[in-house]
Amino acid sequence: MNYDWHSEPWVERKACNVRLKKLPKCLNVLEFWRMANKIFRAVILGPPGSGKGTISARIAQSFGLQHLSSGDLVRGDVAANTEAGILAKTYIHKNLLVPDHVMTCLLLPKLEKMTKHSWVLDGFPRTLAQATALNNICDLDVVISLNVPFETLKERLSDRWIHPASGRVYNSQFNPPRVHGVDDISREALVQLDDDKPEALLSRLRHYKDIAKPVIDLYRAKGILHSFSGTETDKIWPYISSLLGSKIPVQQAFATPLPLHSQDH
Ligand SMILES: Nc1nc2c(ncn2[C@@H]2O[C@H](COP(=O)(O)OP(=O)(O)O)[C@@H](O)[C@H]2O)c(=O)[nH]1
Ligand SMILES: Nc1ncnc2c1ncn2[C@@H]1O[C@H](COP(=O)(O)OP(=O)(O)O)[C@@H](O)[C@H]1O
Repeated sequence: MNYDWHSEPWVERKACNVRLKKLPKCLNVLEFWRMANKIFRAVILGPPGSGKGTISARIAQSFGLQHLSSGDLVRGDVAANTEAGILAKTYIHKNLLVPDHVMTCLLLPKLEKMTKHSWVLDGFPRTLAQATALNNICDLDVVISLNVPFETLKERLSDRWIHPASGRVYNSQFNPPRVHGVDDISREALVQLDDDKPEALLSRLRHYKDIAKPVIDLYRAKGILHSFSGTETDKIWPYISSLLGSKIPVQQAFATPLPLHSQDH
């Protein structure tokens, strides 16, 4: 806060030194209180396999934010046979993005119900139309964009295993399950998504580049975009953690830090 106390008529020049020494403390307390109660909203952007889910899970655990994954939410609606889920299913099965109007119908009502929660949203928005729709219902504090080389994405996704019911994600190098092919917690079988198979991957990555650019440009113009590049999540994570720590220090103080290479549940 850059309030000019000198301009206040009740602040005499002489008394000013004394008052100015006290006021910043009082303002710090107010600022602390404001931040403690602030609802924080982050979006994480990046191509498939860039680590959005992995990093969002770390953000959720370290900063107490709710992790919302558009992929998990769509799969949930597909499994529950909702109207939007039935529409979405045909596109997912063809390795296509779900149309904007279906996606916004499915997701925005869920976000609108979360007025009292801080969240990190992973996988949405992917298009400019989705970003505009999101903008109409809330203000974002931070947008994180992940840049990971194509070869790395290919390697990671060919080895991504998912527990569909919970959205937990494994990789046999990076964070393997305790028992091969089995979810650590539920003991149910892990699956590989059709989306991650090499034949689907190349077209998904090409498509991502085309549609992501205007979304990234929009958030850059708003001054809330933070980009991180690298081939290893563990090396990118400290920078993201430090960025968020400077913006949500209170939640961080109460959270348990996640050890490197631990399972991102
Ligand atoms: N080898 C390796 N795998 C990683 C790393 N970070 C994430 N992964 C794995 O890569 C795959 C894609 O990550 P995910 O978070 O699902 O990416 P998303 O598609 O952007 O949400 C998963 O199997 C992760 O376990 C990393 O630094 N190294
Ligand atoms: N924001 C979105 N817009 C359109 N389709 C989406 C969106 N989010 C998820 N989907 C659909 O759900 C599928 C799975 O999404 P997700 O689990 O986020 O996969 P990935 O991050 O590997 O692309 C996508 O391939 C797409 O069909």
